[in-house]
Amino acid sequence: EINGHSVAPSKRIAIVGGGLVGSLNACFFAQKGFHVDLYESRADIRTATKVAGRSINLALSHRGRAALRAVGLEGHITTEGIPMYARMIHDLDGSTHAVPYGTRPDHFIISIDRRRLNEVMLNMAEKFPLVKFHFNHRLVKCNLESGDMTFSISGGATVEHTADLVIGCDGAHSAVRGVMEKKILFDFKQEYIEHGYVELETPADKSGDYAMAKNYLHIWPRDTFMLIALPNLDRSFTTTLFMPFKQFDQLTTETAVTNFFRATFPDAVKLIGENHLVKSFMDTKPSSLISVKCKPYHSGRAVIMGDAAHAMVPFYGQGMNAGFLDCLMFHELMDQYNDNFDLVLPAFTKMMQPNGEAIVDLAAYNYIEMRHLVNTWSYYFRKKMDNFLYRLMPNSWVPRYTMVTFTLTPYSKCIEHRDWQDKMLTRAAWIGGTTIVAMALCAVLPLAQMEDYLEHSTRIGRTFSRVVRGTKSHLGYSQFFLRHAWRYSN
Ligand SMILES: Cc1cc2nc3c(=O)[nH]c(=O)nc-3n(C[C@H](O)[C@H](O)[C@H](O)COP(=O)(O)OP(=O)(O)OC[C@H]3O[C@@H](n4cnc5c(N)ncnc54)[C@H](O)[C@@H]3O)c2cc1C
Ligand SMILES: Cc1cnn(-c2ccc(OCc3ccccc3)c(C(=O)O)c2)c1-c1ccc(Cl)c(F)c1
Repeated sequence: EINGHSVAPSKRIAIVGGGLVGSLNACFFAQKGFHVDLYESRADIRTATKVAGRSINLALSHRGRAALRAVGLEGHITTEGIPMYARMIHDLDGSTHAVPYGTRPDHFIISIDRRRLNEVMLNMAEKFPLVKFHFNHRLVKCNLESGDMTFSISGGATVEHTADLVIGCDGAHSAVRGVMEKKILFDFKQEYIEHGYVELETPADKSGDYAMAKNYLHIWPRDTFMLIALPNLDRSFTTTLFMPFKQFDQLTTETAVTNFFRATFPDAVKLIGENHLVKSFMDTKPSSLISVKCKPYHSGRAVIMGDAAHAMVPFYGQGMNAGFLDCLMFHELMDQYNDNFDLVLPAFTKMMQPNGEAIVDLAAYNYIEMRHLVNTWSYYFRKKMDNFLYRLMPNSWVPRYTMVTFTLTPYSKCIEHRDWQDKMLTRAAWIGGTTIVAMALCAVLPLAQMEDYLEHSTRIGRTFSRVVRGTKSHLGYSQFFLRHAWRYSN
């Protein structure tokens, strides 16, 4: 009996990867009384001086919060998370426009410190006597059927371990998934995007206060370049620049960097401080961004979760949230199937693989939308319209971002909703467009000529549809353009 839970038979769980998802999984399994061995290739981040990380803080939203709540970490979120009630859009002239994230009181996202969250979860799991951490252990081999694993440890030596269940939480370049990829019927796809990112810091101002409004997700949408800033507890902002690598490659001198930022993000230059900006920019190599989709998520007695199963580009702020949701759903299935791994693993793939694939696609779609069709004005207009329609028809027009971020609607349903919304917008655009043309013609043409016009236009219409049929792909593009142009242009 441990903490009111009946102690599971001495089933040994191996968690490969002690990042955000691995450490949350350790909490779940520990609380159920399992034997847990967590293997992490890096050193213990709790004692390391500097941790090379991907993003210093992250946006936590409903899906991730539900998982943290399930292991009793809601308190951590409340004390250490910083709510962001709206996006603050920064214009080129330095003016800012806020658009609230939602009409509901709980519609806000939370800026959370990655390292602190990781440490808190490791500390929570380590309290359990049956949990053991093995840092500086990199998985190099794994037999998915027997659960036998080989780890390389410092000094080039290797050690062997075995487990009843192997959980691959080892990130986008997962070694566990690497073994699965050799199996027949295992599908795998990865894609690097042309954008990279660097993280800068916007320090507190001279009075020691936040340099910008605190409870906002600050966004500088500049078509192909995007800058965002999320608040930290030390009153700084972690400021991330997303930009194509080919542009990074052109910014090789301090002058080029200064000129670029002055031209593109003039207000940010003042807030970050020009010297600090140039120095940290020149000292940082841009990191890459990758999407990974695969199927199934299990093989033999191994299962993968988090970025190992569905790494996505960060343009939805959902990667960690999706990985945390994997943990929550896996443990709900464990309860449902009474810890029978032979039933839980296939059920996990069946339930979560379509959703993992959907959020990877949704994030990629956002990347395209935000890159191609977004500057300050169109971003602002799009968000104002989303909120207006949502208030008007709360049950039918739920903005995609709201559905993904503030509900537990399966990601696969959010993608269906996206296609429906896009269809409605396209139809509305055609109706809106033709109505405006007809009204304009009525205003300038006497009625008699209108009949001629209609006669001609049907003939023109027939010709046009013949031409259109011949250039289907052209229509596809123009529809895409129309769909988006209508949203942002009129
Ligand atoms: C710029 C950026 C911004 C982001 N912003 C957000 C955001 O706002 N909100 C959000 O929800 N998500 C965000 N994400 C995504 C989020 O960071 C990831 O989804 C999340 O970190 C995935 O956690 P994970 O534990 O699955 O993988 P990881 O965090 O990658 O952890 C994997 C762990 O496994 C270890 N490991 C790797 N290989 C091995 C091996 N062979 N043996 C042993 N250990 C191994 C690694 O050292 C690491 O500790 C962002 C990502 C980026 C890059
Ligand atoms: C870290 C985090 C948490 N959420 N979001 C996020 C993502 C997308 C959004 O809109 C998509 C859209 C805007 C305009 C037009 C179409 C789609 C919004 C929003 O609604 O403001 C917020 C991010 C984020 C991450 C990276 C970049 Cl580059 C970025 F800008 C924001």
